[in-house]
Amino acid sequence: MAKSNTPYLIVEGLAKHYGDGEARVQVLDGITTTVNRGEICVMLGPSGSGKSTFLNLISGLEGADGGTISVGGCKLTALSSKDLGEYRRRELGFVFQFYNLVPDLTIKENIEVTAHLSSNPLPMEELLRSLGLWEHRNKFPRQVSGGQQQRCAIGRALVKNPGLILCDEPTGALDYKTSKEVLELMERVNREYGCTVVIVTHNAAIARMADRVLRLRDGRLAEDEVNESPVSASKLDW
Ligand SMILES: Nc1ncnc2c1ncn2[C@@H]1O[C@H](COP(=O)(O)OP(=O)(O)OP(=O)(O)O)[C@@H](O)[C@H]1O
Repeated sequence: MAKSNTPYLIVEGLAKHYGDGEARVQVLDGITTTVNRGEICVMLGPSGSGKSTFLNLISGLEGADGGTISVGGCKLTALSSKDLGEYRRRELGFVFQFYNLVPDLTIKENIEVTAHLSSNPLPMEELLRSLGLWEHRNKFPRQVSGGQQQRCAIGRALVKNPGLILCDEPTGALDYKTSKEVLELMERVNREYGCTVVIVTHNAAIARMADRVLRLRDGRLAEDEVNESPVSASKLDW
């Protein structure tokens, strides 16, 4: 496994609300946790519990009300918006539920778009082969399956060679078999490229493959556990 004992993502006292007065919702209420470099961390929580908000704060897309976030020694709250943009370009890859590919670009071109953002992108042919997309590289997203589109989205996140990959319900739009294939790919990517992976999901079964499991409830972490014996993604069942 790629995991280490070096703290990489350090979150302390993180708080976030939306709305005011009657409409005020305290989404995150003092989240404190540490994810080590190279770990797969799965965050569980019911719909509306704040999982996407947590990812938005880690990615610096939204500001917190209070608390601190440090990623790879870089303290986000101390960064200017220009430096936050640079942090996202250099350090982060995103994988979403609905792929968000550019329809007019081929599979290869969709990945190349983010490769250009990096000073040390992964070699394109090796990456496409590793993703099982080499034969499909010149097709457009509408010409490939949902699983292949999600593999392309993972490639787009990965090609920059980022330290951190944030996944928001990455299997939410996929059937059982394809979901497992995508999770196996995430596991392999984590092992081969050493990136830290944070996956937020409703699906508790996915937590079994994690090195660390976080469970959000009422704005707080109801669970923050190290999983001593993660199960291979191929063995997950739900
Ligand atoms: N920009 C916003 N303005 C106001 N309220 C928001 C905003 N974004 C999120 N919320 C509210 O914050 C709460 C948490 O939303 P969030 O999307 O983080 O939850 P989630 O756990 O990711 O949910 P799901 O699993 O359904 O995606 C919800 O009550 C949501 O309505």
